[in-house]
Amino acid sequence: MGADFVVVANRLPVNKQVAADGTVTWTRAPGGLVTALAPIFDSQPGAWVGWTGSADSSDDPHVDGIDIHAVPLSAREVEDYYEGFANSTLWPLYHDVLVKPEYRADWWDVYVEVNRRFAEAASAAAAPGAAVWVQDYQLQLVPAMLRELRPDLKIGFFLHIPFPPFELFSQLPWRREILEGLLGADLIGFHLPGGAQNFLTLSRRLLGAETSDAPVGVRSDFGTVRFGDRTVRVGAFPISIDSAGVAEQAAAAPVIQRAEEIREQLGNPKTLLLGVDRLDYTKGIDVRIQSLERLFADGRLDPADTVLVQLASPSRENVESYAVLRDTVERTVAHINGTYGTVASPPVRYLLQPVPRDELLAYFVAADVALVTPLRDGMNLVTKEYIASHPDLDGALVLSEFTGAAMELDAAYVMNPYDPASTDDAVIAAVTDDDAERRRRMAILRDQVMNNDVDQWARSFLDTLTEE
Ligand SMILES: Nc1ncnc2c1ncn2[C@@H]1O[C@H](COP(=O)(O)OP(=O)(O)O)[C@@H](O)[C@H]1O
Ligand SMILES: O=P(O)(O)OC[C@H]1O[C@H](O[C@H]2O[C@H](CO)[C@@H](O)[C@H](O)[C@H]2O)[C@H](O)[C@@H](O)[C@@H]1O
Repeated sequence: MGADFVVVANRLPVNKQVAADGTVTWTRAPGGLVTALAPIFDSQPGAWVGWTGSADSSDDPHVDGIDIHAVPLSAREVEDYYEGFANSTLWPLYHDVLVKPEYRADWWDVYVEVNRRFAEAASAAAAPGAAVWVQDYQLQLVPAMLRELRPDLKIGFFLHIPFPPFELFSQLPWRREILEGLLGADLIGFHLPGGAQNFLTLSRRLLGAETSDAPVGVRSDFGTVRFGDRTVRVGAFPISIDSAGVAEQAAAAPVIQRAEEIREQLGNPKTLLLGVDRLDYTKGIDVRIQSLERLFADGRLDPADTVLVQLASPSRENVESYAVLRDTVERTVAHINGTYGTVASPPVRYLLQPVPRDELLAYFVAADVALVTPLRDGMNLVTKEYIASHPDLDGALVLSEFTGAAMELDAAYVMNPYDPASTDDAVIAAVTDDDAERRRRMAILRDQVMNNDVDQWARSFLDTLTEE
């Protein structure tokens, strides 16, 4: 039989709980893609193909409303496909080679093998004529592999990270294979028109395909690539959050109360700065901490009445560049606290752990300024979560121009993370501008985030995929 709608993603949207007596229960993971797609799963039988996140696991998760198809990965496959080709080759290459990508044929071979396993699982899960939506850089070969198995399907692909220009992408020894893999889709989505434009240029220059010339718009003016006897559409669909849901959760009395408590626990500082990220070298955590240090040293901020809370969640810990970043961040935090703090009040509070959702929202509510300073980021949802958490228009956002979010959110205090003066000036303006200016900016940001939510993202992509 199979499902009429199938999502294929590296990770399954499930959480595992093991009770004291060993009983295992599975729940839908909150947030992200699964929230975006909930209305679609509620309206038709849907399946999700993905990995549980554990190596060598025979877990077979079940949750309400989604037919889960677990794709097993061995420990060696996790090393070569996930930590290797996905996160030590593609991730740094697609993020401006911030770290040198490693090109290893043995990793590539495993990437091909694992992509084939995902394609086979998707083929088994899909009903005749189903819409299948493949997600992200871990699975770029799946569209073509799946088309070969199931030419009856409508296949969409969405890339959640930046898509690099010709000059960078061409480094990849398997550049043609990746492009051909993606071109198995009927519709290929990027966050930004620039990513779509890069894809068109690459298809033309590396594959000799005929491509459209007109500029790609946001959710409109799609580009085309003529490939074999098919025409593939290429578009820009900036992802968002469940804006109303986040706003409602952030306005709940216990969250507001907890926000007040957090400020009190921090000694009621005049200015509370906040950073929230996976511990990833793309996120510019070091950029903001080094800026804070300069601002203290130059006397532009007073360490006695300024606190930075940096919430970091551990990520890809077996990859060397992530361990190096962790060392740098932790050394800099210790240096600032040692130099500018007192025993009672260190100016930087750093947590390396995922924080429960309500607690995270309380931090968003409590913060005077959010610091979002990536060197490169596909979108950055933290930005949108912070904005949705400030219905009273208090708060200010410092935002790197190298995030996808900056395209839509240019009313933020936009900065260039490669330019220390630009970074420092943006932080100071966000902290010291008068209320009227901060509110003026926040009103524009809120309009954008509240009117463009993740439901619109999913529907605009799927409507484009399934329209005749
Ligand atoms: N320390 C943390 N605790 C809890 N959630 C976190 C933490 N750090 C990040 N998150 C959440 O993870 C998501 C990160 O999404 P995004 O900013 O788009 O970056 P990425 O997907 O690259 O990690 C957001 O929903 C954010 O709230
Ligand atoms: O699965 P992990 O290796 O633990 O990594 C987490 C996710 O990180 C990346 O997120 C991206 O998607 C966000 C939503 O579109 C976007 O805002 C952000 O800029 C991207 O970095 C990755 O693309 C996902 O596949 C990972 O699951």
